[in-house]
Amino acid sequence: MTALTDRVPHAAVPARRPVLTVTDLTVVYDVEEPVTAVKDASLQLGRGEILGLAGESGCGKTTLAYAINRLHQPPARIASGSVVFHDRDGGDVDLLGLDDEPLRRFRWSQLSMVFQGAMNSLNPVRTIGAQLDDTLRAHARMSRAQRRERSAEVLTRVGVDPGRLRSYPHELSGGMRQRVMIAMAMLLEPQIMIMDEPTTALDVVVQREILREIVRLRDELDFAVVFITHDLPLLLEISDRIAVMLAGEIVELETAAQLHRSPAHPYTRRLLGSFPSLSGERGAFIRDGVDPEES
Ligand SMILES: Nc1ncnc2c1ncn2[C@@H]1O[C@H](COP(=O)(O)OP(=O)(O)OP(=O)(O)O)[C@@H](O)[C@H]1O
Repeated sequence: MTALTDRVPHAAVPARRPVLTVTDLTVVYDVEEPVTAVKDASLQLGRGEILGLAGESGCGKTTLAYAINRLHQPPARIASGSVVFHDRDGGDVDLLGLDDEPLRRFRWSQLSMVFQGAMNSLNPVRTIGAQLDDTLRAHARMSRAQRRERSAEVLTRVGVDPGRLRSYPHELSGGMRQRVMIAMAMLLEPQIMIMDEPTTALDVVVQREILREIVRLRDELDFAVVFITHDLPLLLEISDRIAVMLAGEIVELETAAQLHRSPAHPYTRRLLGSFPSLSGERGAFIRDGVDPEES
């Protein structure tokens, strides 16, 4: 038994082999009155698992996600803790100890991120194809033909016509651009994708379509996802387990079904109660591929 399993309820440990272990991670913003945005956060992410991270605005979700991938910027500082990646080949990588170059290689290829509003980070003067190609050239040894083929393949996977490789970002809708960002995150077949409110800026129908796509791709390709949002009903639909954050701490980590059925922490109960849709009978889950509106 690891120290983690001794201290937390049993669903804190994924049902499958772990791909990432975060232990007692504390992140502080060193401003005049320092803010401890993440306090002793511990979680394990299973291979191919969708782990939801819920909590109200300001509870530290984004800070935690950035720190895991060391994308945090000053004044944020990791005060203590560890983040270990368990490679599919069996080796462990201490992410907080990696030098810049191995860290750069690690990002995208093993762990990629999709941010809220990521669609606006596409370069407006370069085609989608050129931007996918840049990432492949920087990280993978492939011929030009192989790169083109891979770019077309990932676009197809996220439901965008590969003919769009020749398009500029402004020629695509918001939903399509966000899909392109998800394609970009999948390009190098990472073992983990962290998605921070990836669909919040989109309308509900497009959001639902993209989420269904993410769940389907996960089923097909078996990458693990940390999915961050304040939208608990949505997390209940797509997640295997859910971690609930309150004021920088993970106060509950349970399977989605268990958390919905009998939330243990008072804050989780309050959070569930604040979504009227959760008090009635839930519609069919996204993962079943059934649209509640149609059923
Ligand atoms: N640059 C900063 N300087 C000081 N404090 C910060 C900074 N960025 C974030 N914080 C504080 O850290 C805490 C956690 O913020 P964070 O953005 O991680 O929360 P969040 O749960 O992701 O919120 P949201 O859902 O609104 O994105 C908040 O109290 C916030 O005020």
